[in-house]
Amino acid sequence: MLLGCIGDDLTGSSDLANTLLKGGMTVTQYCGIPSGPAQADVEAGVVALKTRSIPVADAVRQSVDALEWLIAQGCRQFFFKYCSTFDSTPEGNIGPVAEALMDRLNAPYALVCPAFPGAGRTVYQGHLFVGDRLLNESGMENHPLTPMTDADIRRWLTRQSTLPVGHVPYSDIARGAVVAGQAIADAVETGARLIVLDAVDDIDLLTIGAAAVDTVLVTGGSGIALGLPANFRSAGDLAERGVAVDGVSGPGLVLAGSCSNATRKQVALYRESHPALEIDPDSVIAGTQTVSQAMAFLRANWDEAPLIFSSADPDAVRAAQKRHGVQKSAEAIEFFFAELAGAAVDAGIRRLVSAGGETSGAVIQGIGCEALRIGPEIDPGVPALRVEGRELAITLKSGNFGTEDFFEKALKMLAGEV
Ligand SMILES: Nc1ncnc2c1ncn2[C@@H]1O[C@H](COP(=O)(O)OP(=O)(O)OP(=O)(O)O)[C@@H](O)[C@H]1O
Ligand SMILES: O=C(O)[C@@H](O)C(=O)CO
Repeated sequence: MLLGCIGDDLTGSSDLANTLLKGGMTVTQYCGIPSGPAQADVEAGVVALKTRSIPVADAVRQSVDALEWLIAQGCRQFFFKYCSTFDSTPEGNIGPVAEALMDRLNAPYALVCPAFPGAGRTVYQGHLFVGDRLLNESGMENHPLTPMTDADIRRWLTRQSTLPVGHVPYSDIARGAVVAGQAIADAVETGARLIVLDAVDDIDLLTIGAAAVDTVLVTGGSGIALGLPANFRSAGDLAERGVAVDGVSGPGLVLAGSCSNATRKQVALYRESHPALEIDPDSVIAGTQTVSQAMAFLRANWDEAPLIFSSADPDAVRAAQKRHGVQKSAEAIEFFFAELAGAAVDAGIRRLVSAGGETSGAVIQGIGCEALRIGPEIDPGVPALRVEGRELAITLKSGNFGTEDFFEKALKMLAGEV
């Protein structure tokens, strides 16, 4: 294994795996830290954790454990994947996890770049944009677990970390890998250890990738991984296998626990033409809406690829959180989706679409799965996936990714109908 990656959620990890596969690497996504060694042909291993919204100390411990496993696989470079909208709180977890990984790796510095221009996320003057809006005006300020109320990544990171934060502006990145590399070295020289990089286009990410050839720890969204496979290729280390993954036919199901803008639009469109069941946090917590009821709904609509969703608008989410607390409402819904996904797959669901990072973490826990093979890309950042060793195709969609007709399109691609 050449490149060892740690993802802080399941959807983000498949986003990264997708980028590395497109870059020509042989990639496997692991659901949690594997119990044994990786297969010998894996060039990039992505250990998908569910650490984005858990207490800092737990996130640090799990991430360092994942790093130990990746070191044992012989990786030469390491990647910490978080969200392209930098989802975190002022306490963490991005800064503390990056710090702990740097400590273990003895890394003098780490690069920090959430940009993913293909999905509209760019960094300019240290500020993160979603399309033409600053992050804190993009809808992300309403996120149920990690409301992003400041677009200045340098300031947000400084709140989370004890390490000095530096910045390499677009004017240096735009001048190519040599100048960008020198600007990174200059920032390190002046004492910076976490270095935020501007990037507004894929070409900037390729520049950064080239400049990062000897960087031990790269952190960011999947975008900053764009340029990394080329370094291994230039060194003659890639086998260039070109992996093919077959589709799976059989009953389909869509589970949506994301309350992000894009998912809510996808839910609204899909339910116009498919049976849909809404999961309500009050009823789940009160025990009046149960997984058995949801399974009865699924069985009644077995051949129509039904949708089961809790996606709600920000006012409804806030009201539920006020009544029950943020963690309790999130956990109740996640637990519900975990149990439901397990029961649905046991009952014979063969194509599963899951929307939302935390939700997908719960879904994966529910169906139980060690490793995923990466298939064709459905929409930017969202690949089709095959559960290793099973007749089950899934996709784990980040909350804000995908076109409005994503669910329909995904079910077709999971069946191999491209
Ligand atoms: N109706 C609801 N009320 C309150 N909380 C909800 C509701 N529906 C879902 N949630 C919780 O909101 C959180 C949504 O996070 P999730 O990561 O799944 O989506 P996302 O943040 O949009 O996706 P991503 O992390 O991929 O961008 C989950 O913890 C989920 O359980
Ligand atoms: O980077 C992104 O936006 C996604 O891969 C993600 O992590 C959302 O959960």
